[in-house]
Amino acid sequence: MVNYPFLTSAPGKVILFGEHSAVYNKPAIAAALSLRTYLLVSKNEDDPEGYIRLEFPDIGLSHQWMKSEMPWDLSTHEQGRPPAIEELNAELVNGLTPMLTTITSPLHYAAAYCFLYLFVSLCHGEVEHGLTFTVRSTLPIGAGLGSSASISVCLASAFAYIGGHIKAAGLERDSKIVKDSDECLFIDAWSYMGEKCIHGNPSGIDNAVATHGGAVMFQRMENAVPNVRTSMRNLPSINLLLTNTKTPRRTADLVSNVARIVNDFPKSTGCILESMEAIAREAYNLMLRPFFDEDSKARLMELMRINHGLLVSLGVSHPNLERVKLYCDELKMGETKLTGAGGGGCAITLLKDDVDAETYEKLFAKFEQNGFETFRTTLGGKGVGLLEDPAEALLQYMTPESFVNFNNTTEIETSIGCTAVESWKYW
Ligand SMILES: Nc1ncnc2c1ncn2[C@@H]1O[C@H](COP(=O)(O)OP(=O)(O)O)[C@@H](O)[C@H]1O
Ligand SMILES: C[C@@](O)(CCOP(=O)(O)O)CC(=O)O
Ligand SMILES: [Mg+2]
Repeated sequence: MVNYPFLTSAPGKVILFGEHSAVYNKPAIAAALSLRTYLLVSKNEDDPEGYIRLEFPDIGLSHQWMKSEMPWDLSTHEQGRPPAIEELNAELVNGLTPMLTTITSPLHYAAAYCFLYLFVSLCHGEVEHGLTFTVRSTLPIGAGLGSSASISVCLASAFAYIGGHIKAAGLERDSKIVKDSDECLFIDAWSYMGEKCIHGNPSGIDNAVATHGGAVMFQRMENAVPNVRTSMRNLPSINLLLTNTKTPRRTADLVSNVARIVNDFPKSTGCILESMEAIAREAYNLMLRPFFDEDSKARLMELMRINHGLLVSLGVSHPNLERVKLYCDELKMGETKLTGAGGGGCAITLLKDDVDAETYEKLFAKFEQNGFETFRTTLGGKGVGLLEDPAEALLQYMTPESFVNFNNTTEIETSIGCTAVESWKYW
């Protein structure tokens, strides 16, 4: 029995090594961010027609469909838990197309498509009344920090809960999880389908991190072989600067462009992807050394530089990402690489320990002139969570009327954190 309203939440991620090569079944390393997406599910009062409403103010999307419009008969499962299959269900994809014809912006289309695909697949017959789904994120959208995976995980977990496929989360914030729960595995598998709706061909690393949290080395497998997800506990304390160039781009475009290059130049790009694999494996070994010393850190920095160079060669950098790198290089801050799909979005800089305050000021002044924004965030936090009985203040905060487009994420994070952090539960 689901008690409305409730919230789900999932983190963004930062890929340290191995973006793009992850799509070609190479290992990659990523960690959950403290920046997160929140989904509020509430019943529509006075709604005899049974409308399903979306309020996605981060991307300026407000839309509704009648529940009776949903092509329920096209969702594959008859009874029990619907299995997530390798490919999207083509009949369902076709059946959803007429519901999306009025949505023209690609940003809106991807979000609405992901919503509908997961909703129809997971909530079959379980919704007796109108519902509103409000999403707000403290992550920048389309910036390489996995906002698409975090919204997919929020939606998949909420729908799995409404559809009765998983039970309510029960673990408190600090309890130690020794084994992946069935619920998390189910959410991970279905959020991957959501990522497919948004990206086309995701590796699965982003939704895995958004579901399970923490830090991982991830390797996609094919032909029904389970993906390898090795959790990396006790990450060394590395000082990372996260910089958003605010240059918009879509992961789907970058991933398909890399696919074209890999297809046109199989030999040359094969070597690049293999180098990326070697980098991720060496980085993994370095980060898990019992004593992460100066030498380990120096090597990790060099690996960052090499990894960035290889990504440049695949055509996924951008002049603004190169500017971030140039400013950091000029001031000898450390080593910089793009993170996520690139083409704009964010870069990470692994900072040296001895940089003084004056140098930081110079760097931030340069960034400000270019309109770049830096983030302070922590790595390796919790995965998907559920909040039942949310406090009134939080409900107010989630209403579209109270929406402020965030430039400074601290405000939203604190508001959500201070009202609700005590009662979040995890699967
Ligand atoms: N908070 C959000 N509200 C609505 N849609 C979102 C939100 N976050 C992500 N999305 C969807 O995900 C897309 C961005 O995904 P993507 O291009 O993979 O970038 P990234 O995952 O790096 O942020 C958006 O165009 C939108 O469709
Ligand atoms: C480029 C890629 O490796 C990461 C994409 O991440 P993001 O959507 O840019 O946050 C694609 C993937 O692994 O699915
Ligand atoms: Mg994405």
